[in-house]
Amino acid sequence: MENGEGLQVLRYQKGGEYRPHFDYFGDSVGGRKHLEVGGQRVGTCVMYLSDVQAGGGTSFPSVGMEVKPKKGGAVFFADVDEQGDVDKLTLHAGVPVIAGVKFIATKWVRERPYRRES
Ligand SMILES: O=C(O)CCC(=O)C(=O)O
Ligand SMILES: [Fe+2]
Repeated sequence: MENGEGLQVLRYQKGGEYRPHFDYFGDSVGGRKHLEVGGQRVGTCVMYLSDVQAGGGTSFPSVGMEVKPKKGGAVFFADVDEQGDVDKLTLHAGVPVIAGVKFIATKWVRERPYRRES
């Protein structure tokens, strides 16, 4: 995947969750540092590596949507709009796992390559 960050793998057990957040970088000191290197995060792909017995969806509260985790499934969304501006509708969360274990792998796509060629 072009300009992809390294894959981030997460494992949630019962009660595990990811509070509502944006994946794009904000205008903080830390955010600006990230932006300098590879530009904005323009896309997010969450791949579900396990089925979850209950709970554990990925919710998008601003648009009233929730994706149910299904092994082998994935959800992709653009973190910016057509103008390249951050899209606040991408607020999302990993809702608490009620039963079972949730495994995901997340890939973020950046505007530019951000690793130096060595
Ligand atoms: O756990 C989820 O469903 C969402 C994960 C997520 O938002 C992320 O990895 O950035
Ligand atoms: Fe996220």
